[in-house]
Amino acid sequence: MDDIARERANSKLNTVEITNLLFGGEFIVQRMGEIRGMITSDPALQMRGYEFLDREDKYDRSVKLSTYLLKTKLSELGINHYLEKVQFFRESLGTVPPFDFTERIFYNTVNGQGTQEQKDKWLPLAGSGKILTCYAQTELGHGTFVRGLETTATYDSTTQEFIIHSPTLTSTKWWSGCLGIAATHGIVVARLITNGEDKGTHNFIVQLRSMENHEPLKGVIIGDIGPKFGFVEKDNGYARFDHFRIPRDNLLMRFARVDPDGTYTRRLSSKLGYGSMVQLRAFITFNTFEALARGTTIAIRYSVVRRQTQNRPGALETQLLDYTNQQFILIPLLATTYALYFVARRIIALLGETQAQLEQDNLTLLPEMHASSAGLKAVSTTAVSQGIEACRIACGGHGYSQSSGFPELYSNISASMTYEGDNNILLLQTARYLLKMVNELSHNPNHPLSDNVKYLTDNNCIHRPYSLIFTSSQQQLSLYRGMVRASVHRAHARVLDGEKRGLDTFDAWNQAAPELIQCAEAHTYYVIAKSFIESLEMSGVTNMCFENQRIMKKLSDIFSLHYMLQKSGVFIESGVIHGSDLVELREVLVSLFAEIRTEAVSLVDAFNYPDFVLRSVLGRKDGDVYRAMWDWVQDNPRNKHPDGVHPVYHKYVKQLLASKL
Ligand SMILES: CCCCCCCCCC/C=C\CCCCC/C=C/C(=O)SCCNC(=O)CCNC(=O)[C@H](O)C(C)(C)COP(=O)(O)OP(=O)(O)OC[C@H]1O[C@@H](n2cnc3c(N)ncnc32)[C@H](O)[C@@H]1OP(=O)(O)O
Ligand SMILES: Cc1cc2nc3c(=O)[nH]c(=O)nc-3n(C[C@H](O)[C@H](O)[C@H](O)COP(=O)(O)OP(=O)(O)OC[C@H]3O[C@@H](n4cnc5c(N)ncnc54)[C@H](O)[C@@H]3O)c2cc1C
Repeated sequence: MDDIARERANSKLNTVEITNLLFGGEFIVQRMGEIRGMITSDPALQMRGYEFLDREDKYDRSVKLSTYLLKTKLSELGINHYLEKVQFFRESLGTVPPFDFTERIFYNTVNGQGTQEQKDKWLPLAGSGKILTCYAQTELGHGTFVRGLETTATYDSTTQEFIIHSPTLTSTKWWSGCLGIAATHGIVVARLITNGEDKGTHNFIVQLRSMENHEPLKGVIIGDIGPKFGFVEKDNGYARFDHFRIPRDNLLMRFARVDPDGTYTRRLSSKLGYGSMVQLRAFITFNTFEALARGTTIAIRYSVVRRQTQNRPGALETQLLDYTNQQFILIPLLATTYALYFVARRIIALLGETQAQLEQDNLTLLPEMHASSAGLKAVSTTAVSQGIEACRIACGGHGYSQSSGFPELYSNISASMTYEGDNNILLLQTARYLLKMVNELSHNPNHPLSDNVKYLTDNNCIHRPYSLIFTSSQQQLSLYRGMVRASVHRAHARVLDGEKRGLDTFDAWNQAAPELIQCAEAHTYYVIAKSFIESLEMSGVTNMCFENQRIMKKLSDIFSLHYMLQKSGVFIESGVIHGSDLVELREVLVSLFAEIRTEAVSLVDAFNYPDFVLRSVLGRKDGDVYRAMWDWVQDNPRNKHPDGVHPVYHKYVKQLLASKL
């Protein structure tokens, strides 16, 4: 039996049960399998040789296939449900789609910010691909500081139009995906000016290109911003507007409207205009689960197939995953993947509740939703970007080849630390919320608190437990509560201290940024650890077999304890553990790793990625990695010159070699 088959044979887990839990049940998993069958049986959708294409050829391929899917394939195969379309698109293209289809930012913005009339008009067009869309908020000069955007939308009551204009170079829209080449329409975020008053940024639907010949409309200058760190083929673009007119009712008017005479009214909060960012941040957390699931699948499968160094005479070389150093890297990442799954479900559920409240004009959950989605987006994208790079390094030299799948996985996920809000900025938003709660409590000790910040008034968690049991979930939560509570108070004290020293509000806040970011990160790790522990009690988990439940608990322990070890300084500084506890903490982790070691392959198998989706020679399900590497390099055009001589020889090298010294 080969190594990977033996791993599976030795596993006691019921992998199918875990897959069903992760993807929403047996029926959905079966349907996912059917869709995968549809993709693999279509010769037009094969990815072979993809890595050797250049930027233009990759873009051509993705547009060609997307058009084919939208026009022919989806209806032919009866794929109508949005999530099925997303799966079909993502897995058949094998790369990020060329149209704003799976991100759906335009669609979600209209859905969240538009009136019923606007939704009726635009959603069917955007949802069917009859118009191609983008979301143009960021400008050359401003991304983070949304209130500083410069593009103007000035209302002209004589024609009942808005005039969209880019008054400066820095007001040029920049970065928007699909804007460079494909989009016919976009959400353009611009300052609304009516009756001479600037009402701040609002969302407008702007047609960018002709529906007849796709030329940019007069008054719109569009282009592609060029190759990037990742998202190689994607047409992230720029746009400038020269007094470009759009109808009045292209302002999304659910929360802010301009009447024909120019009268402006706003409902509820100006922050509702930021709704699409909040929504996407929640979904990005789910996306990080998927990305790390891919990374750990590749690295763990490879680590049981790859043997390196004969450590005992006559014995086989050791499997990489039997090295404790390899376990210290990969097993916490495996635990993190599961942790992110559970917390992503929660934040998406909270999003649903917030949206349902909003339907009743109730904004109670909005601050918590904003703070939690910002923190989770930041923590998850940073953890996963660093985690995927760690997986790549754990695969040695072969991890660096495009054939491993890591370069594309890493370069794309690393962008998520920036898009939808730079991660430091988002953590500062979470910190702002936490400090606001501390201030509220100082005025009113009975101020209502959401479950995730109740630690602020919990006096039971502030000392080290007399008898410390690291594997007790309740103790883990208590240690986290004490640590986060102390971190939040430290950050708060630092801001107050600045103010006492005479600093103005900005300087007092700015000099406290390291503490603020630290407490927001700590709070978010607590939220993730808590959600993992609480999820162990939910029916999806408690219905699983004993062994699955036992291993889920171990993964939850690893997630909580590994962060505790990494950030032991903060836990010690907060007084909830002592430096002398670290020996035991490390020992507990090592023994937990040993337990997960034997189930690691099953735990990544449960993510259910077939080879054609994973696109990694190292992560192959059958473990036949060296054969796959050999086959992959045979597709390299550089190896396809019949005489084995590359044209550069005839162009340059021949003369060099012929020249005398
Ligand atoms: C089922 C469907 C599955 C589909 C799968 C989808 C998977 C998705 C995976 C995607 C994968 C690949 C695709 C890649 C696509 C990339 C697309 C990228 C798009 C973009 O990047 S769009 C541009 C995004 N830009 C930003 O995020 C900018 C960041 N800046 C800001 O958010 C804000 O300006 C700010 C928050 C930093 C500051 O705003 P400001 O107005 O100055 O506010 P403050 O003064 O700081 O605070 C004032 C109060 O307002 C509260 N606040 C702030 N923001 C919000 C908010 N969004 N909501 C609610 N409340 C908010 C803040 O808390 C303050 O409140 P307080 O006064 O303290 O009470
Ligand atoms: C792949 C990709 C796709 C994108 N897609 C889109 C899209 O479709 N539509 C769109 O509109 N935008 C898009 N963007 C833009 C993206 O949203 C912005 O780049 C992002 O919001 C960060 O803004 P910025 O680039 O202005 O960074 P900056 O704000 O210039 O940040 C640079 C650095 O300064 C720090 N900094 C900035 N302000 C502060 C502050 N107030 N306090 C403390 N530190 C600060 C940040 O932490 C960061 O480290 C995309 C970006 C990428 C990379």
